[in-house]
Amino acid sequence: MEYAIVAENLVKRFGPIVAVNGVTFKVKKGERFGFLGPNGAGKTTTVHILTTLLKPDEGKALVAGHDVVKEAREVRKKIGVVFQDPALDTHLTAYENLYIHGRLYGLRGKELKERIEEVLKFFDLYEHKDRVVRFFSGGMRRRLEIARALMHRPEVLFLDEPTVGLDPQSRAKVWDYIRGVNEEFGITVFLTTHYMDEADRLCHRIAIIDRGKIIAEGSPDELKRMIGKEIIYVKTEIEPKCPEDFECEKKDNLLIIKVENAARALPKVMELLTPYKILEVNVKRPTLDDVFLELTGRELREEGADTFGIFRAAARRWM
Ligand SMILES: Nc1ncnc2c1ncn2[C@@H]1O[C@H](COP(=O)(O)OP(=O)(O)OP(=O)(O)O)[C@@H](O)[C@H]1O
Repeated sequence: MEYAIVAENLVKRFGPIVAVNGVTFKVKKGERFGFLGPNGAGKTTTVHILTTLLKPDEGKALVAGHDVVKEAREVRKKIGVVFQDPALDTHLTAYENLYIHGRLYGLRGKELKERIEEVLKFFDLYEHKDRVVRFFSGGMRRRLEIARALMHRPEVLFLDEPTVGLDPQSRAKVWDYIRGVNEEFGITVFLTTHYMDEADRLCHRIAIIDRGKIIAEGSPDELKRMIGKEIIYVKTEIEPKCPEDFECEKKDNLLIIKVENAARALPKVMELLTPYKILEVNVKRPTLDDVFLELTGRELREEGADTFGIFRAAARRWM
């Protein structure tokens, strides 16, 4: 089997709200695939369908080769899931949390002990194994949750907003572990995020989802190339002429030059501007934010995306 996930025309309604509206995509085995979109776009609902927690109203999905509705039990055996809301028992130690999860999946004895040690070591939590989770930082809890989801050696790992509420350093660390899980164990990773930098740095391929529909799909580079050009800004001392043969706009002493490849175009641009004293040069490459803006007319981060993150982080500190 070539694909870890196949989703065909998934639809999910909640009363009048169409949370997922005809979603179709495929995730190859061994891929890190990201669902990028603002809050309320339908990401969590899609994860819930793929992880057998919700039945779609229409459409079909296969995960690890099994139908999520007709073969839900088989699917559950082959997936690991980390949901948005923390699900650790904070009164128990890291070891105890893993132990209970392992037992629920039918592991016991030597095998259970070995698996616990393996994931604790992989996530650098071994020396904290006997500490009560209540005293763990947000980043350590996330790592433990991912570790727990891997106890039964799933083929596909689902992560719903894996770094929401974490500080930048902990986020980068969690990304490293996610990469490691994917590269060292060959586990397919499906993650949702509203952070474009997370999708950009972590995912081989991304589907951008908005209002229940996928509006673009591809590698981060492909998506950025879709909206085209890179921009060179040149500020000169006196008002310059636009260099010939370039797509160029002028705002007083600032030239805004659109090119396919800024690195290659720069020498020529500089040569054509030799009569002028250059004060500043800047290059802007499109980001996934620009892609979202181009496709929807709205900014990805506009919709209070981080407000919930702050609430969640606060909630976590109180636990
Ligand atoms: N159980 C439910 N009942 C009613 N409406 C729901 C339910 N679950 C989700 N929705 C609605 O469906 C839409 C999609 O929600 P979903 O949680 O899938 O989005 P999301 O992209 O994951 O955003 P978030 O990151 O905030 O969870 C939203 O309008 C949401 O309010």
